[in-house]
Amino acid sequence: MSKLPPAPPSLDELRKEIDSIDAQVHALLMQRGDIIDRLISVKQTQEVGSAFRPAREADMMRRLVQRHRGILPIDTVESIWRVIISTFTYVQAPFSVHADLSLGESAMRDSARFHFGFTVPYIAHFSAAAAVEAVAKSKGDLALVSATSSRTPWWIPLEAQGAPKIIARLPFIERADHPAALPVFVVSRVADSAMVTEVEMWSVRVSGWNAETARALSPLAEIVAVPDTAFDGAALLISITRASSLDKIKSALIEAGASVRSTALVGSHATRYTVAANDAPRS
Ligand SMILES: O=C(O)C(=O)C[C@]1(C(=O)O)C=C[C@@H](O)C=C1
Repeated sequence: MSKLPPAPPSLDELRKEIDSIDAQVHALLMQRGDIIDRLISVKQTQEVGSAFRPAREADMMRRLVQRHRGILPIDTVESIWRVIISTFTYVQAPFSVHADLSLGESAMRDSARFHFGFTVPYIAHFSAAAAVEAVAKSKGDLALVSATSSRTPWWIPLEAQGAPKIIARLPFIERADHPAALPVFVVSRVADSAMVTEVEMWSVRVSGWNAETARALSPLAEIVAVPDTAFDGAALLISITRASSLDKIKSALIEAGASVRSTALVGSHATRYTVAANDAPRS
């Protein structure tokens, strides 16, 4: 005698399952909050002012993407975790995000809200220098500044000892259809032990900067250049990955006819991590 196939679950039953999962997710988030409460005393955030740990966050975001499966879009998973982590950072030590809007408002605002949520206060500035200056005066605030172009060499104040530094590049997970794709540097003052040093950020001042020197350097490193008419030169912000080195960059500059007037380390961030537009990790 053949058995009838089991009846599909009713809408009511499925909703009960969803309610049970929602209650578990909520309970787990509250439990996460209790752990953060205990973590505060272990971490001694007060000394440096900021609870933000870029190395830890870059690693968490990569693992999140690698383990993700199913129909929930990666954008949603990433933005949920950004809000969870940022809000728990804020709960440990309140901070504000200072955004430079000089190159356009909406993409920068999207990046700030996507990566730091709505609980963290958002403060608009009309120059990168003003955003960085606000961070320098604060204890643990962050500045968001374009990572690909600039009208002014806002990174020069970061050369000083004790000044804030570039600590991250956003988005942590890059992909063609990222909803907050604007390339952004995060500037803040964090404990040395919290920094990721995979990509070093160097401030390099040169004389003899022209289209030819720019071309000679472009295959070696990512550069933001601001011409400096007084010296027929430029202030450069150079990203140096493990595959290259400051010495290689300096040699290339000299070979192309420029001279290096000064160099200073102004921060570092995690290696850029790219996945295919539709979810699958690529590395
Ligand atoms: O691991 C830490 O140090 C934390 O403070 C926890 C946490 C998180 O919520 O997971 C929050 C802030 C840090 O930037 C990294 C991670």
